[in-house]
Amino acid sequence: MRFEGGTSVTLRVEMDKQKVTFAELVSVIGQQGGDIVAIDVIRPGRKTEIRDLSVSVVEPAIVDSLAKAVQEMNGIHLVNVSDRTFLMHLGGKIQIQSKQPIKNRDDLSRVYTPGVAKVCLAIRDDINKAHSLTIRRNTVAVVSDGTAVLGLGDIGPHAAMPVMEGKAMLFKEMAGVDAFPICLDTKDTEEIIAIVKAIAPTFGGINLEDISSPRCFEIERRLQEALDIPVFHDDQHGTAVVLLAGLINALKIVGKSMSDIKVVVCGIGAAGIACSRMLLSAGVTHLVGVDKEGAIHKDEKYENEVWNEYAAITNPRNEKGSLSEVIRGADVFIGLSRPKLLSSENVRTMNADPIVFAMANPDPEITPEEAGSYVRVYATGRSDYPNQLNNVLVFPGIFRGALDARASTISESMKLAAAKAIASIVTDEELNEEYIIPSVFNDKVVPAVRKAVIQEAIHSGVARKVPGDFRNLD
Ligand SMILES: NC(=O)C1=CN([C@@H]2O[C@H](COP(=O)(O)OP(=O)(O)OC[C@H]3O[C@@H](n4cnc5c(N)ncnc54)[C@H](O)[C@@H]3O)[C@@H](O)[C@H]2O)C=CC1
Ligand SMILES: CC(=O)C(=O)O
Ligand SMILES: [Mg+2]
Repeated sequence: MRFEGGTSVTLRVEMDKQKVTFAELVSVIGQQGGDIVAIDVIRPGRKTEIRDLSVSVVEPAIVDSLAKAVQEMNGIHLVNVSDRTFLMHLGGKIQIQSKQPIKNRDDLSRVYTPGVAKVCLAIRDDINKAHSLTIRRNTVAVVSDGTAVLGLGDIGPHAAMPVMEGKAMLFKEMAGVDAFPICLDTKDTEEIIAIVKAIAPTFGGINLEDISSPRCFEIERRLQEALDIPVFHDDQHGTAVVLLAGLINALKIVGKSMSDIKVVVCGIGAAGIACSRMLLSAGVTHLVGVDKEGAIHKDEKYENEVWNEYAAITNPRNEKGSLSEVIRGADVFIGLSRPKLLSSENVRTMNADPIVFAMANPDPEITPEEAGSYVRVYATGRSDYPNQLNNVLVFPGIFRGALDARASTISESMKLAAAKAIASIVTDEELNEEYIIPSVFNDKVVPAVRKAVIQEAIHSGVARKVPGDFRNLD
């Protein structure tokens, strides 16, 4: 497997055309391992010219030496080196746009006062009209307190915002859902619940994101009880759905069944607990969870009450010890913890045809290079390796379906249906070790998840509306 992402930088260069040619500059960049992928002329001129060069480099470490070589060229002044990733974040990544222009007094008097008043009163008289006459119909809040942002931990609400904006972009780009990032400057469970309850009238759904365990469980449960719109902690359920989809297909490759495998889940936090529960309901019986202090077992009384409940339903042989100990003989490793916790030696002690899903972000528990040829099926949460097991395959389609059916909740059966729908996109002919899960860019994913979610919402009675394309269907 190859790391295909690399780094892109933008070099702003001022060239003295009497001293240097563009071809010479291209040649130096090439010699230093850079690949020019785009050129913008910022200020043309007869004698001097300023250009922005977007340069892709395979190894981020070479950016400094490349910049130095360019800077040292006669006739070149290196004005600036910008990381394209940072450039894509300048001023934030999303914005609000009006659906209609306000061109005259008549428009103004309809979208705003006085016309708007009769719409307000219509909603006052029938609150259900908020779904058809306001943004509530298509808008989801992406709410975080910044305490478990990717695998970066408690980095605070300001630093969490780029991830939440990113989630909002994905909602829109993938499924047309308008999502609004909301980062809260509080870690207090009661306060978070109160705030989300208070803002709920604006939204058709609440996507909780990167809120650390165990607070996330109570926050989600209490909000689900209090609100009549879907409240979905993405790190729990989005991850569990994509994991199950990946495992259904990986097991076909190795010819094993859910009931026969030993699964080790590393990182018994929000994602690890939800993924474990999903696997148990899919038929896995031999599942061992491992956190910082080793395997979670029944002989220990944990301060974290959620772990006591976890111990009661997992680890049937009451195995104890570190990851290195319990991974022996395992068929599947699922990492939802931190980078570099699984060694190639650990993988060598697993059962034949090991499946390793190293899903920690931004860096996995073990890289494909380290896992090497010992692993039969390998997947990560990242976009630059094959088999991206990331909840982005789930949350856009799940919310698309839930909003379209005006579902009051996202139930277990809706999640299971979504997992099966994602898995089924990869046909038996296509299935192979490096293709167990459809790409995030596969345009069948969102429609398939939406359809499965709506069907199940109607079937289980949580749909409050039957979308047009589902009417008159058997
Ligand atoms: N690929 C994907 O779609 C997703 C990946 N993740 C990743 O999973 C990881 C965990 O995320 P959350 O569950 O939301 O966070 P969390 O904070 O709720 O849970 C993390 C757990 O890992 C445990 N942990 C830390 N060091 C450990 C060690 N040395 N050995 C074993 N366990 C250890 C922590 O004690 C904690 O229980 C993050 O890296 C996150 O990026 C989370 C959600 C989706
Ligand atoms: C993908 C995701 O939600 C996470 O790593 O937290
Ligand atoms: Mg997350």
